[in-house]
Amino acid sequence: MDYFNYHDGQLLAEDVPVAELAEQFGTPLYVYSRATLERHFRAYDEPLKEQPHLICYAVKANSNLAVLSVLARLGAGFDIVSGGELERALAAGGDPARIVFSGVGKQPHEIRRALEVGIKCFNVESIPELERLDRVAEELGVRAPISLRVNPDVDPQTHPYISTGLKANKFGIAFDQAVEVYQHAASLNHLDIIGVDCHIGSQITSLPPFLDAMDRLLVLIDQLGEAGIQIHHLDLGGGLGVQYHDETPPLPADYVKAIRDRLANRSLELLMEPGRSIAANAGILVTRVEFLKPGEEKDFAIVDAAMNDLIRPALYDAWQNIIPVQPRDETPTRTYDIVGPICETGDFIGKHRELALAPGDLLAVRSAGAYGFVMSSNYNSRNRAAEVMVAGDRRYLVRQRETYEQQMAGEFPLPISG
Ligand SMILES: Cc1ncc(COP(=O)(O)O)c(C=O)c1O
Ligand SMILES: N[C@@H](CCCC[NH3+])C(=O)O
Repeated sequence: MDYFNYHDGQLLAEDVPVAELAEQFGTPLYVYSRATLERHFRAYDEPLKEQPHLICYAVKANSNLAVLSVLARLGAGFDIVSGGELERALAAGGDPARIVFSGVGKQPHEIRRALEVGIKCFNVESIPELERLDRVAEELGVRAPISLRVNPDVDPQTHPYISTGLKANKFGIAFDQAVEVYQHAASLNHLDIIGVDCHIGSQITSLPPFLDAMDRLLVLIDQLGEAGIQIHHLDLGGGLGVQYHDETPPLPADYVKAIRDRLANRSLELLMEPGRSIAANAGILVTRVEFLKPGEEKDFAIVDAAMNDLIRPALYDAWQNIIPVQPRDETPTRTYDIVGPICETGDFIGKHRELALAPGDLLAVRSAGAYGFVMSSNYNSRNRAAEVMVAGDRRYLVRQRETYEQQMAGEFPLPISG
């Protein structure tokens, strides 16, 4: 459930008319709902009251500082994958002791900074990474808390580009080698083994892959115990899907309940790293129709948002709902491809959409709060969109629209004469 609903013939973000936001801040514009973010975080957090746990929101899904600060205030931890995400989590008031660091290519400077601020855990993905971590910790005279990201080899039945837990993927350590790699980690002098971690993919719409992965990791935790390696936390990663179209993903509460039941007789802290299921439906992308262009085979609505603002349709052929901000009663509907101004045939936001449109109309692309702005670029030298957060009847500009000067800052023209 989210807080973008129609009232008196127009779309509201919580209590604020989206058309007013577009007027005030211009388009394309990302709009986030604070109440939706809070609701989604609590959907994970509250059913776990009796279970030691930490919900580490995956910063990659939406790293806007205001979004992070809303979650930090609720007690969220953060799952980061770069030094940049670490600085953002800290700047937003995140507690370093609640940060876990994932990713296959952590650089020495990123590891150093994470050790200096004292993060909770490094989710390690390879033997060379273990050794790099041990070296950097030694240089700093500290010990690095680690878990190994184990690849449970379950098929999450999602888009191949966002499936991560299969043998064929670049992520994690093979299940069959996990005990051996843990033993190697235990032999290094500057590491503290504290957890086991996995993340099997994203936009997963059924529970069995998650629970199969969890069962495999529980077996591993027992094997490690027998080998004298005590594990204090189990990190199940993120990956729960959302409804973009006609998917029926499980609710976080049902997922969490199934996990809780499996942990009943164990003294393990549970960590989770949800991103999409917290942020996706807490955001929309608002765009204006520039022109309607009848084609020979189909009609196009050319809008002011493009693949540089929202790349998911072009990259994954992803379907996101596109709805009018002020629906028209009298105009007949037609079938449109909703396309941007970028010089690529792949620059579409949606295809074959039945809509009643006129030039100047506003459209809202739903479920754009995750993997939206964060994946935007300056392609075609377009400025990145502004971002606004709504809370009840209040609105906050949380990131200004980029300017051309900002785009060019840090570049220098090359003197080529002579
Ligand atoms: C290690 C890790 N944790 C968490 C996430 C968040 O996933 P999602 O947004 O699907 O919940 C990802 C992205 O897939 C990830 O790679
Ligand atoms: N960016 C992807 C998901 C990748 C998840 C990150 N590991 C998406 O938009 O669906």
